[in-house]
Amino acid sequence: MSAADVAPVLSNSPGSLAWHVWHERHPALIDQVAAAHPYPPGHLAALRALLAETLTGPVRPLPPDAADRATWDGWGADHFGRSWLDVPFLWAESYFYRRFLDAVGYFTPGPWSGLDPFAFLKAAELDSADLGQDLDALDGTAGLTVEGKTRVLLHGALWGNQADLGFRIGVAATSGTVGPSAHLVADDTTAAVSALTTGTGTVCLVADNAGRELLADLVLVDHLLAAGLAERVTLHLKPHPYYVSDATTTDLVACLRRLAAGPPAAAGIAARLRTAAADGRLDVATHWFYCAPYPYHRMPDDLADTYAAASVVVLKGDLNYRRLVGDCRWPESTPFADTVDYFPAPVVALRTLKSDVVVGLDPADVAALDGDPDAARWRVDGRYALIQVRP
Ligand SMILES: O=P(O)(O)OC[C@H]1O[C@](O)(CO)[C@@H](O)[C@@H]1O
Repeated sequence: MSAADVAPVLSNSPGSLAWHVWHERHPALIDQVAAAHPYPPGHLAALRALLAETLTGPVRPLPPDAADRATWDGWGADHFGRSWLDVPFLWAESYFYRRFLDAVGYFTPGPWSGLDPFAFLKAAELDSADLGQDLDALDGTAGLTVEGKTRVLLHGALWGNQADLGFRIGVAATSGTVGPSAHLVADDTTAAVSALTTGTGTVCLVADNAGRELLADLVLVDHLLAAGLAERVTLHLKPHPYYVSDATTTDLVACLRRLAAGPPAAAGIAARLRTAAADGRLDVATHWFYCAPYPYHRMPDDLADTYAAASVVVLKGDLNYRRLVGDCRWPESTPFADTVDYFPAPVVALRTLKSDVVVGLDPADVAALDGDPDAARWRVDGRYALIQVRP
């Protein structure tokens, strides 16, 4: 069975996560972004019109003068004119963010050009008071073996994915805290550590969110380089703001500044990463496909070639997972390897669960979670996570 044989996730089922995203999360997001900027009436009206369109209107194309109008005309040919809730959720949410940037003049020459509408949320996270304590904890990894440290920092990068600003908008805080040893519904840690410690070639890390998650990713990247576990790391970032908190190059710079501000272990990481960037061992990359509305099955040849040249590709986060396996109603017991057989390199998926798509689970575990009143929203509330590897 391939992703093409399985029904895609749509948004038209009241009570579903996708329904919640359109009816709760996006209205709250638009209110927050509007309140945080001195936008002119036209921007505010465009945001309100976008929201109304997504809830009650048909999907409309980009304005005629948009530079990527022709591209989206092709990508949207099957969807324009239909309800946003009836077209694939993956396509619709991606297009929503493209339209959001249009509404606030991100791509339009003028005073708002290039201003990330979500920057204030990302900055608040980097400024949060408890971040210093998290960075202090880096001292605790100093005495670990290389393998032990790889394990700890891999889990740090995994749970860093819980810190997703878009995910938190319009949702009551999730109850309780989680730790790396709890709530892993699939745990290929050993295979992931082994894939990351070959010591040769390029590790390709496809980042997800800015802020805490990217900080944790950078700590892992530094370790891979400093311990000689990778010759080179390529950090793949989004070409422009997306899904609220997705990391761009601007966010990378902000994270490096935050690390450099200390404590000392963090400042050391920032200094080593700058050196690695300067001598080419840390490379920053992006690709238009990262903001395209499709699963990785449709990745262009040049991106596939980039992945194929890597010793391993680490894909971070929920959206990358949906794109990797296909955003469709897979039976949970579908083997992970079967869903990624097309992927051109060894792949490690690190993801906290924030949407309904999941594969590679033991049916007994699924039944236990479904029957556990404390885990009522285990598929979507970000308290559970998985590490899955296809060597
Ligand atoms: O930042 P992440 O981990 O990719 O999560 C974003 C996820 O949030 C959602 O917007 C809904 O939870 C999904 O559409 C998306 O998969």
